[in-house]
Amino acid sequence: MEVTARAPGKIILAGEHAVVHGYTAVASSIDLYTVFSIRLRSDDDTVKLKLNDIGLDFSWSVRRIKEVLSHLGSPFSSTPTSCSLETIKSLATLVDEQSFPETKIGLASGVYAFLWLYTSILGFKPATVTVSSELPVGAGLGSSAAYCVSLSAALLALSDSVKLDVSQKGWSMFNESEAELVNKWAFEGEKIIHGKPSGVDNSVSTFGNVIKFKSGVMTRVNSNMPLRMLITNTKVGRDTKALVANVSARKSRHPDAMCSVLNAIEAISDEWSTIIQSHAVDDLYLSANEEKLRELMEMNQGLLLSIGVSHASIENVLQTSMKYKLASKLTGAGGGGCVLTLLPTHISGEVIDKLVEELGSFGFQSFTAGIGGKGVQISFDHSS
Ligand SMILES: Nc1ncnc2c1ncn2[C@@H]1O[C@H](COP(=O)(O)OP(=O)(O)OP(=O)(O)O)[C@@H](O)[C@H]1O
Ligand SMILES: C[C@@](O)(CCO)CC(=O)[O-]
Ligand SMILES: [Mg+2]
Repeated sequence: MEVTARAPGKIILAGEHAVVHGYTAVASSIDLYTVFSIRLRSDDDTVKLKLNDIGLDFSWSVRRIKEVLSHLGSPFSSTPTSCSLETIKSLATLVDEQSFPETKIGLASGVYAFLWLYTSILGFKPATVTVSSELPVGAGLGSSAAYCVSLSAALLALSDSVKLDVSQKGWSMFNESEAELVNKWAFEGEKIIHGKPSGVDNSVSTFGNVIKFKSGVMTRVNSNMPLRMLITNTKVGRDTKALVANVSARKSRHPDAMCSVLNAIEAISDEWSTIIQSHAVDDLYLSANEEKLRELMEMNQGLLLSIGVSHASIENVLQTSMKYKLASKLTGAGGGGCVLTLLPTHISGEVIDKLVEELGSFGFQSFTAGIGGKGVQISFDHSS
């Protein structure tokens, strides 16, 4: 039997970075998924990992994994547990032995997260594991969270911690307490990749839809507004862990100024959630709300620039969309990656096409995605 789990990426509508420091963010899932498939093996004693998006394959014998992790006693745990620094060093040994290419070393933390979640949830069972994603990796659309959520979901589905009806056909959902467990394990994986994640990305990937998130607490937001965003990938590589660490360093250098900026960002997130929950009584009301969101995005972007997470490529997208009287802001950690441009309901397809073409002339790639769909899902295939 093969178990497959898929988890969506996300956009942060308001409040990235501020949320790491206990201020509110508003985020939504998007209909682009990361998919993990796991097939337990009985023919040999290896754990094989195929990372299709980054073109890397790994194979460890269960004996070797046991040997390297032996100082932990048994890593199995029915409750989500953090990976210690000492264990990360041991996991790095397992990865180094497979001669990880120097040019892709930034991606190694995802493999550590894999090994930690795998051995913690499933123990030392041989299997073939494959991951592929519709999300750009490391571009602000929550690829790390979708990776950790879909992996945790597939592993838990094979473990004794969760009792699912394996005879179900097609995609099915976890119940609330199972989804909570998936989310907690995924957060442990995110910690290995991000250093200090707020938990917003794994929560929105697990539960889907639109959420508000503050100090580790998620609130569901009932969005009543048709939201359309153009997502532009600047293709400038960046690393969430480094950007989050830079913001924290700036906060410790300028605590009062940073506190004011983060408070302002929180006010923007709160207003975002109020606006999208309100029911538009007519077109006039809808355009007035869209205009408010446009201004909130402009302000949020200005504040993100002030905390040091914008980038020349992001500013380029802002200037270009401004020519079409459209507002944009970075989404996720910034420093490159993806930028959101709000597409109001009245805008014509022709204008969008022209904007996309102009953005394309800089080497950027723009696309739209469905906003606010389901969270993590699981499916079982008995044919293999
Ligand atoms: N499909 C994938 N295959 C392998 N590794 C992945 C995949 N998706 C994510 N990762 C891991 O996640 C890391 C990227 O995470 P990072 O948090 O920097 O970016 P992001 O999650 O895309 O953006 P943000 O956190 O701003 O939303 C990669 O370096 C890799 O370790
Ligand atoms: C930059 C950040 O706020 C969002 C990344 O999508 C980090 C986090 O919340 O963990
Ligand atoms: Mg991430």
